[in-house]
Amino acid sequence: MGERRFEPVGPLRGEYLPPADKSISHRAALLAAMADEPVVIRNYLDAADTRSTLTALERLGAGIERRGDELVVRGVGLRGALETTGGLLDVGNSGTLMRMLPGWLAGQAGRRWTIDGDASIRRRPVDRIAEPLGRMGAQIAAREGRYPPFTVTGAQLRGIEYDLPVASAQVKSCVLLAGLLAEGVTEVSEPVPSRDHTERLLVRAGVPFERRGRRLRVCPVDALELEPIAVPGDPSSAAFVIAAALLVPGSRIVVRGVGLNWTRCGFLAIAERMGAVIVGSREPEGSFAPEEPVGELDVAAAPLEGTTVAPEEVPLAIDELPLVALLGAFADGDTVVRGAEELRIKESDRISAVCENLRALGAEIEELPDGFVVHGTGAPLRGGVVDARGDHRLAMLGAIAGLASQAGVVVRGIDAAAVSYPGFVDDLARLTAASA
Ligand SMILES: O=C(O)C1=C[C@@H](OP(=O)(O)O)[C@@H](O)[C@H](O)C1
Ligand SMILES: C=C(OP(=O)(O)O)C(=O)O
Repeated sequence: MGERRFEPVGPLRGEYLPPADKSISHRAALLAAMADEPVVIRNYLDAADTRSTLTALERLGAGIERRGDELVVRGVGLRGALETTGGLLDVGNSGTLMRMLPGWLAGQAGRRWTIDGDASIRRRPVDRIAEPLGRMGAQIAAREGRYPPFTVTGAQLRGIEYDLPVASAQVKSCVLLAGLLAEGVTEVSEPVPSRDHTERLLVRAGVPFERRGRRLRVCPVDALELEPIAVPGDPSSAAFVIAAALLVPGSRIVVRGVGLNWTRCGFLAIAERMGAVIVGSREPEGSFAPEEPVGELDVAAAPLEGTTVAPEEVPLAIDELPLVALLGAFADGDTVVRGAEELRIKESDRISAVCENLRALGAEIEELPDGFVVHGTGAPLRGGVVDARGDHRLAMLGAIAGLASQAGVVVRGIDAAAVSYPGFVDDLARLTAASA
């Protein structure tokens, strides 16, 4: 477990190109593996989670070839071509892979796989996918009825109408993928919108798909057809560097090639409400176009004020909520996040981990069952030690806290950043080098 110290620095300056989007990379590879013809993916994220996806797809018979910054995926087709029945599929640390892949496997009648992952994944529930997939006709048998390892036994599925009990893009995607192989129509309703990358890619793949408000409808198809997919920069990874630019006085960075899908822009809206000035046009709320919007953001440091995050903003900023707590600790006044109990079942319990770690750095923060309240003083945090608990987002949170702190932060377990953002430490070093 690597330990690294992040010292207070001078301003962040220059152009910044975030790493490729993790959510879109997983989906692009998965849908490509389900296609009959080879699919080219440009700018596929090279990180631990998205490598787990490629390894799992190779085990299922897909061919993966790297050509410079392109990946060519030779798929096995939607049904019947998965010859590796009985195999163990290792999802590593990736909740997205663990919950999306069974949507496909569930439709492979008479075949069975076991899915497992690392210690963190073994604490993350799969009953949320077992329930709808079971109703569609597949069998999911999980440890204690809820946790990995679990087996997926495929069947001839039937379409269902499913009201998602939580706003989860992973569960939504799983049911939609299963719908491609089901008899009849599959309908999924979400309580509030969550990231919609799967839906956009399904449209691009020629799937009969309809979206009416929060109700999504998919019909079965014989084959998926995909033109080359270009993966945009990841707004969630970029959010860490944007937070550093907002907190370190005098900073000004231009973020290029970043995904600006409105279902991923919640953090930007929350930060702006706190006083951040972020220039760059984003996709209007409610938009739905097959192509993922990509653009540029100009970010400068600013004094911040506390804010209250609305419940419907939570899924649109779910992986950035730890950063909202950090901004709140530097802001003037209270920052409140409620309705975010999902954070407790991420790579770590991100509510208690964020509260304990930020408190250790000098923040005044109260833990709530479904969120937190930060009492900001408008002054920088003192500093200290952050324990990443094997969670990439916590490792990066600690690093950003260190750059903006008075006395620096030691991050225990900084290596975890490689799950989504292997170049994180180097990018920070480059952006701060000009002022060092
Ligand atoms: O679909 C996705 O790519 C993701 C959905 C979110 O999880 P939930 O679906 O559990 O909310 C998010 O936290 C995760 O990092 C990626
Ligand atoms: C929760 C995350 O990912 P996953 O659910 O795929 O492990 C994340 O990237 O913050």
